[in-house]
Amino acid sequence: MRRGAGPATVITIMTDDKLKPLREQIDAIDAQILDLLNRRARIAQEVGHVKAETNAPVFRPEREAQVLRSVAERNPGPLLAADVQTIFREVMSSCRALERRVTVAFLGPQGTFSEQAVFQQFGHAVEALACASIDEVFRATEAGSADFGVVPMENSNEGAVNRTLDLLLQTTLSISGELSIPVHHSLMTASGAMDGVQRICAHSQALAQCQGWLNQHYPNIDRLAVASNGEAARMASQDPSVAAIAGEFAGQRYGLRVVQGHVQDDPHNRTRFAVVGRLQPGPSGKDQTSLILAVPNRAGAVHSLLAPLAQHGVSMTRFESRPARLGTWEYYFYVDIEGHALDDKVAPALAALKENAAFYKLLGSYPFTL
Ligand SMILES: O=C(O)C(=O)C[C@]1(C(=O)O)C=C[C@@H](O)C=C1
Repeated sequence: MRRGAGPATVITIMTDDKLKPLREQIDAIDAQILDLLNRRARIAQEVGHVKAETNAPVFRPEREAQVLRSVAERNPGPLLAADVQTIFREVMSSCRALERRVTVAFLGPQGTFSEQAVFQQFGHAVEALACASIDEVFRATEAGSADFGVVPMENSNEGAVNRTLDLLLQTTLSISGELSIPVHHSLMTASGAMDGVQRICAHSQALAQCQGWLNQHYPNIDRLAVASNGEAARMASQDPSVAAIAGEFAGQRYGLRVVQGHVQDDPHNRTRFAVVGRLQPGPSGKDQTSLILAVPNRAGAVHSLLAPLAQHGVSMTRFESRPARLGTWEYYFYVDIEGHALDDKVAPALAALKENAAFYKLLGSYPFTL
């Protein structure tokens, strides 16, 4: 035994002796993984040269979806399929960045769930561009300052994000992807305690989602709605009288400590995001198509509008209405259907919808990932 070594050190030394051969095996495998990763990366560089010759898009969501589905299906374990997908998403992100690093605009500041959605969809090897509003995300992407934009569409508690729906109606961009992330809120401060806290800050939606918990635990502390949860976290990092409600991702960004995790009233709270861009992905084998429709204001019009879907055996997965406000029609309908616009069943169904509708806008077809 080494002089001065306590029992814990002795255990570590004994364990290390047993671990040595196992760690040598891990080292040997890591060397192989590293070699394979770089072989993969060199091929991605070749793909990049081919794409550059024809000015083809670097990001191919349909191909990435196929790779992720395939590794999950072929995964023999013990690694979890979802964890294997996370690893491969980052591998593809890094390979893609060797071709070109894509810029993705999102509703900032850093640390919001929108930023988390960017990394979930594109991996971390991207340029994430924080924008001040949803309008700004669309503008930056339309103007070409960003290749893609990630915008919130709907929260499972609070419903549709109306500004996004309205901008989808006007934009020249397409939807090229969709994803959903769990929204878990934490109460956080710089110190990890609530002493001296006079205000609890968060985005109004987050305050609403935690209302029951706050009423029960901190009924006497003022609540202040701010531009985003990320902004609340930034404020809390600089002011000990402020506590923030935000995701832990935001807390980590601003060095906050968790006073209490999972303070949202609904444990299943989720937000769905759309990826918008100029790209129109090809079929991936399992896709979804989004469109906006309107019908003349007469009885039975909606029913007959949607009849072609049933006739062609196409399932509708979402149906949302928005008042048209200025137009001649009463409502715009935001409809999602299963399949790609180029699929054999879907193409004739869309043609018939277009024929019947007073207004028709195809927002895009993209891989189904939810
Ligand atoms: O297959 C391609 O088109 C590639 O560029 C390769 C690759 C990958 O790493 O697998 C990278 C980026 C694309 O979005 C899709 C896949």
